[in-house]
Amino acid sequence: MRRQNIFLSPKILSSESKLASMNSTRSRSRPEYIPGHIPDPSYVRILDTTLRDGEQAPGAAMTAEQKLRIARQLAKLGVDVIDAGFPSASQEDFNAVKMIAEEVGKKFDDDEYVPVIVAICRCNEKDIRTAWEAVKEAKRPRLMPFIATSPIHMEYKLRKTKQEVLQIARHMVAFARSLGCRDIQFAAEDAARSDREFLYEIFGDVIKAGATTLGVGDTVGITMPLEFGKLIADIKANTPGIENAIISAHCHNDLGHATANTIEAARAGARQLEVTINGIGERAGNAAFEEVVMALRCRGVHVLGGLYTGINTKEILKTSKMVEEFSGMHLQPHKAIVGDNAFLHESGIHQDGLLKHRATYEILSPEDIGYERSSGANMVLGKLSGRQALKNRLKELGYELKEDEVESVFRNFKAMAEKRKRVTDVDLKALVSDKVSEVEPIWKLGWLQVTCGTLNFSTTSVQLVSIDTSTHVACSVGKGPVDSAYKAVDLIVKEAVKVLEYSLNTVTEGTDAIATVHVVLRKENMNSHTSTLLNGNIIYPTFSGIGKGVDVVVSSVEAYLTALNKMLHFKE
Ligand SMILES: CC(=O)SCCNC(=O)CCNC(=O)[C@H](O)C(C)(C)COP(=O)(O)OP(=O)(O)OC[C@H]1O[C@@H](n2cnc3c(N)ncnc32)[C@H](O)[C@@H]1OP(=O)(O)O
Ligand SMILES: CC(C)C(=O)C(=O)O
Repeated sequence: MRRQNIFLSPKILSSESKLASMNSTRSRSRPEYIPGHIPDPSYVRILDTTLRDGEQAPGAAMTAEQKLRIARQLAKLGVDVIDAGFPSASQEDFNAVKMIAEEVGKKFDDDEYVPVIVAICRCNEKDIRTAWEAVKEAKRPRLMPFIATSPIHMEYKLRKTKQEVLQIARHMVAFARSLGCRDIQFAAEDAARSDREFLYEIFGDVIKAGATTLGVGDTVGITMPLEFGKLIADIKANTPGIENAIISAHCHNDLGHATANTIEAARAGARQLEVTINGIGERAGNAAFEEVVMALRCRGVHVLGGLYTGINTKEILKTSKMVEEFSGMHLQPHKAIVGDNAFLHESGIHQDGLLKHRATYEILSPEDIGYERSSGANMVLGKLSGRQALKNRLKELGYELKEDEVESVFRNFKAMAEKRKRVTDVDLKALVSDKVSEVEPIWKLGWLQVTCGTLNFSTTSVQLVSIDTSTHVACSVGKGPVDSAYKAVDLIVKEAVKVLEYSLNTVTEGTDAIATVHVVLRKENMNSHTSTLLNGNIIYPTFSGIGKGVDVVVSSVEAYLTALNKMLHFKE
């Protein structure tokens, strides 16, 4: 089956632009794959190294099967080059690269698009042979012999002179070529700290020996964006034979510049960018795939002179989740593009702006990376939210409230949000149905005594004080302290209720932390005429209560009594 290679052009952003115009797309075909040349000068190849440098993140080791699954997904993303691994590292790594080369690298679901599969190797014959054995069955196999070129690496790590390194590089590229490999990426490790003239010389020599791509590594993530861009521009201007090779940028994130350096490299002439999904990689990681690709898409036309990639961005989220799961490298919620909070808005002023026009606070839409969104903006209700967002959510839930009702719900919402991190839809429904917000309690807690332990049951004795000041005592057994306490209360109050939600959060630290308990309940056997029909579903009034204190059982009973009192005041 032939897959149409339609690629989204970069989006134009300006202060007046609307999100809709940002989403406008222009179709472009992926240029034909020629190892040392890209027919369209604006096209930027993406080399994904999640399976190699990404796996170098401490603790991120993946099985061969997991790597194969990720490689399949990388092909769906439309990655140009997959750095599949280091075949000499172990038999498992060899097998993984071979499987990827023979499946993902042979044929995808398209006659034309097949990702290049690359295997990395040190500059010695054994590594190169092993790497070639692993990738040679791919339709587009590539070898990546690398060697460090900086004075510090050559002197202390390799214990070799410049001349020796130069000679090794030249010979090893020629050796790779002699095996039949026509696509060779020579990588200069620690290029960023290397002597410029030496880099021009070694790159010029390996091009002569058959290299088609030159890897420029900011291996220790030390450069500033402008510095790295200048390095790329200098290599482009001074390397003999550079017109026969593509410059590739490989940036680490030690100073948090990896994405910026990579983009700057593209601006300066690099036409292959090396990235990892979620930015995982050795130490502080690598330039993040999703950041680089979305930055090019978002700003490529406007700031970068029309640069574009062949990435199907709608597959980004899925790939990110897969890599997070398989590598065990969990994302911080505020991670750019793929973090859980990347498209969420909590504060009232932002939410109001979004409701009026999404582009006020969204430079990308979540759908661009593969989210499905049914309506409006992604908003979280919390203590910083305002009336507009609250009204909007209530409306989405089917409630049309009058202004004074909104005010009352808003007051209670703020009070609840102060104590809880998030206010959920169930909370909102409870707030709306709490027709009685500040009621005189019909039942108050007198005292409470609980025993619990390892015998699988707990007992509670409770005294409640009625509105008429009479006192009532009951005892009950339950599965745990809260269960026995609620059962004891039920014996006195004598109302059939159903607890819909019980949650307990601590707001301070330590074993004597203040706990906040939130309970939502409804009356059992309620007449259906007291219910509301919402979108065809019967919604019964629900009642909520909050209890707060160092004793979780006492807090639980207080929350329960508050909800019960509201329910008892509610006239059916
Ligand atoms: C910048 C990067 O990210 S490069 C990729 C880094 N990734 C990895 O290292 C992961 C895979 N590595 C491994 O599994 C192991 O290191 C192996 C199997 C490759 C090698 O293991 P060993 O043979 O035990 O060597 P060890 O790792 O201890 O030391 C590396 C050797 O390679 C040499 N070496 C390092 N880089 C190169 C190079 N590019 N070309 C040739 N030799 C090199 C070192 O000088 C050292 O040689 P020495 O033992 O003669 O001093
Ligand atoms: C060897 C190259 C590609 C590398 O991983 C680096 O420089 O960090």
